[in-house]
Amino acid sequence: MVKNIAYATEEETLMGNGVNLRTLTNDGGSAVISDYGAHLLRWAPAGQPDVIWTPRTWHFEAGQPVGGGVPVCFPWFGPGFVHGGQTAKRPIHGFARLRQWALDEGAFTSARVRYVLDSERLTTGEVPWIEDEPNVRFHAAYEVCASDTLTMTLTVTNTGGEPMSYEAALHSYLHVGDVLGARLVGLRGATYLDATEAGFPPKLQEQPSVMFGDQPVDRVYYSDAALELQDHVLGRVIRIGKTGSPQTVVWNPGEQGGNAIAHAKTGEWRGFVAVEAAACRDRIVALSPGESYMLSQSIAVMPLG
Ligand SMILES: O=P(O)(O)OC[C@H]1O[C@@H](O)[C@H](O)[C@@H](O)[C@@H]1O
Repeated sequence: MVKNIAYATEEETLMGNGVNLRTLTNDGGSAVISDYGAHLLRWAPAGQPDVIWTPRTWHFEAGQPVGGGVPVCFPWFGPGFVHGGQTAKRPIHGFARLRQWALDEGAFTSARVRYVLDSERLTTGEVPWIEDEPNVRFHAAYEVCASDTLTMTLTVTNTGGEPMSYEAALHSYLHVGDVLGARLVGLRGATYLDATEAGFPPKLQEQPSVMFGDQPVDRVYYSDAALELQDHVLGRVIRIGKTGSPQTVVWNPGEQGGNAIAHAKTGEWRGFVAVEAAACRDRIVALSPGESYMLSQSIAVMPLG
C-alpha cells in the first residue's frame, strides 16, 4: 500500500494491510500515528508545516520499518550493545517498531493516544533477546500527547522475576527546510561518540552548534540538555526537551546515505535531522523485578527570533 501522508484524514483510521492509523486533531495541532510500531508519522501545531519528517511516499510492509516519523527503538538500539560491547542483532533498532502495538481504547482522545506492547504477546525467539537473561518479561507503554506541543513517553516495566536490561530511543526525524542551513544548539561542551568512524571514538563538541552537510553526522552525545534546532529556511526553531535520556543521538546521513533511504527520493534527506532521546550503549537501562523506567521527549515550535 502506497500512501502519501498529506492525504491522511480522520476517516482513514482503518487502513488496508491490517494497519490502523489514528488521527489526533484539536485546536493546538494534529498528529497521525500507526498501530504498526506505535509509529508517529505526522505532527504539526495548527498553522505550521509538518514538524515530523517522512519521505513523501511510503508504505507499510510487515517486518520492515516505516520510513521517517518517530520509530520507537526498543529493546536495543542500532545493532545492540551488551556487557560493554557492540553486538550484531537484527532487526536494527529492535523489534518494537516492527510489531503491532495494542491500542488502549480508553486512553484514545483527540489529543492523546496510548499503546501497549507486552512480552506475553510476543513470539518465542523475540523474548528473551539477551541470551543470558532467559526469563525476561516486560510491559511497555507508549503515550503520545499531541496539541501545540508533542510529548512522547515510553515506560518499560520489568514484569518478570529476574533483572532485565534494555536500550531504547525515541528516534525523531525532525523536518527542516534544508539541513544544510540547520543548526542544532545546546550541545557545546558535551562529549560524543562519533559513529561515522571505526570504534566510535569519543570527541568533544567545541562548536556552539552542530551543523550538517553532504557528509554524514552520526553521534551519541552524553547530554540530556534541552536543545534548539534552528531552521533558517522555515523561519522557526524546534525546541526539544527530554527526560530519562542520558544521551542524545544526532543523525543525518548526508548525501550518499540519504539518497539510499528506502522510499525517499533524491534530495529528500535534506529535509530532516534526527534528534533522539536515548539510553543506549554504556547507558543501558537496568531494571530489578517490578521496576519501571520512563524515557520521554517533548517538542515545541517557536518563531526564529
Ligand atoms: O533505521 P532508520 O530509521 O533508517 O535509522 C537508521 C539510523 O538511526 C540512527 O539512530 C543511527 O544513529 C544511525 O546510525 C542509523 O543509520
